[in-house]
Amino acid sequence: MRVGNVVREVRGRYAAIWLQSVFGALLSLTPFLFMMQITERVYASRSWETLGFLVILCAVLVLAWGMLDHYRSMALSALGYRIDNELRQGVYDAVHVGESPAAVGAFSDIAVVRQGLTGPLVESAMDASLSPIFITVLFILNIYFGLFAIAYLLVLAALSLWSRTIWQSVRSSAREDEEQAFAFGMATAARRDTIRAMNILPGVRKEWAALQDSASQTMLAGLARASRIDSVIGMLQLSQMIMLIGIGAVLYLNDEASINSGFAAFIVMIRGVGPAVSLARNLWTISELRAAWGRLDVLLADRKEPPSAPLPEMKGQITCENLSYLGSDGKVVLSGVRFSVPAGSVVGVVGPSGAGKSTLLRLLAGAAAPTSGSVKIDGFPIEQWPPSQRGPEIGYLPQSIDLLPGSIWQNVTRFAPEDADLTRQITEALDRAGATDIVQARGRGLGFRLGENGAPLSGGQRQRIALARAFFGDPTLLVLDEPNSALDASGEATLLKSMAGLRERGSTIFFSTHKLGLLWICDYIVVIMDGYMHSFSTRDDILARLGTAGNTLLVPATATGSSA
Ligand SMILES: Nc1ncnc2c1ncn2[C@@H]1O[C@H](COP(=O)(O)OP(=O)(O)OP(=O)(O)O)[C@@H](O)[C@H]1O
Repeated sequence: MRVGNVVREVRGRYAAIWLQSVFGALLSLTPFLFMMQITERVYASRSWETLGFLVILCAVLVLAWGMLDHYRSMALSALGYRIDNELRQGVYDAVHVGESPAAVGAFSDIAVVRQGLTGPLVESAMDASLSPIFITVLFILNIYFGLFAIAYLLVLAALSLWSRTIWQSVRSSAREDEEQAFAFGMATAARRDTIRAMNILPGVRKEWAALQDSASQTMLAGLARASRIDSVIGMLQLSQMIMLIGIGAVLYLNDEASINSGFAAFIVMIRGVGPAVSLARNLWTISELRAAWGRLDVLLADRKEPPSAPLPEMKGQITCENLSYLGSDGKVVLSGVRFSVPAGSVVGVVGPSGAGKSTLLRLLAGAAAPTSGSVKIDGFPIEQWPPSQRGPEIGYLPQSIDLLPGSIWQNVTRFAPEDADLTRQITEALDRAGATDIVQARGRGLGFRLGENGAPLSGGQRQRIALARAFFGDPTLLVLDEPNSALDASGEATLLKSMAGLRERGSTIFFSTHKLGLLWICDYIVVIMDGYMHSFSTRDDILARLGTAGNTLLVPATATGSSA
């Protein structure tokens, strides 16, 4: 749902909150009325009863104002969280479905939109809706009070905008350095073991400090300019009373106004015109709100609704049609990949480091979309499969493992609902991945929580749990990126046995490897070289060709301990 739609849905609430603001603004004049009544009635009549009555009346009015103010704040906060909730899920999905890593910034954009639509800007705008009436009252008191109010408002608005413009430009120049410094600090903190072991700390600290210093210098320079203007604004606010009472005194001395006119004008100004002043001071947030709103709309509009019409049961016949993928730098990562394999095939993907194997596997798993060409499953382009049908039928092991923060149960079951009875599937998946002992060791159990990318498990253990996640639910298509890279000989033997079992059940399996040992199970082999499909043929044909050409691509089976 776009931001505009959310705002349209809640506009009725704004009307109710505005009404509260109007009553609040009227009630906020209580001190003014009290002062006028004391001067006119109590001083003249010297009546204790009138004084008592006025005090009680004003106390009730002030109490009513306090209650209205409280309810309005609560209503605005509730509205803010409603807007937040309406946007959050769509944004979360859009961030995960989209390709741009910068989209993560959308989470802070939601906070900016919430604050912009329900924060001080809106509060002061609502409070200021009666300001024209108060300015008229000032004109009625005396034309000079009215003119002063308008001049004061204009000067303050101009100064505030000026100061904020400086701040904005300084912040945006410092932001890149700040973000880089922050990301660098987070990345080094997460790798502190390596830093400690090799004493890389002095070097990384220097790098981080240079980024941080550059951000601080830019901020300091801007701070000096902006704070001069802020000080002038502060002086003007401080002098407001002096100026109004001074004008009142001049008018009194010229017999043009009563003795209290300056005080009265000051109170009207504070309670009635004050919100307009604070609106003027908050106007700068509009540009932030508009920018965040625009970014969210682009993100949400880019998000295509996933297909929902179910396709026939997946068999696993895979076709790559002229598949190409350009990297974020616009350069070719993979180009012209075309082949077709029947359901139930096991396909090895080999090639030198950086050739494009992982990229091909990402496209086959639907983890990334090709720049051109298509991956078809059973003749249907992969993106035509509804996610709810495709997801359970695909088991993907990325090279980076990518275990998620959560329990082993959640990781293996792919965050299935907690009450689901999945004992049999989990047990099977863990057995196939040779991961049962990992769960049983050290009293861990399935509820054991994993930290960032599977910490504190060892590399081989993480790979096995991630394999169990890939095997979970007997997927029709398995895409395994170097599934044996961190496995010992027994792990590799278990993996081979599991792949053989899954093939017997009809699963299609793609895997990449640098080791010969795993390739004996293949029906076909794809060779990727420098981003292009060098060859695609049956296992025996490719292995014979590699043998003739002198194998430099694969680590011989004896080196891994696997039997050929
Ligand atoms: N999104 C991207 N943007 C820019 N470059 C990319 C992108 N994805 C991959 N590359 C580059 O494309 C090349 C192929 O990467 P890929 O991970 O597919 O290689 P690989 O064959 O799996 O290598 P390895 O055997 O070392 O894992 C690398 O040089 C990589 O840096």
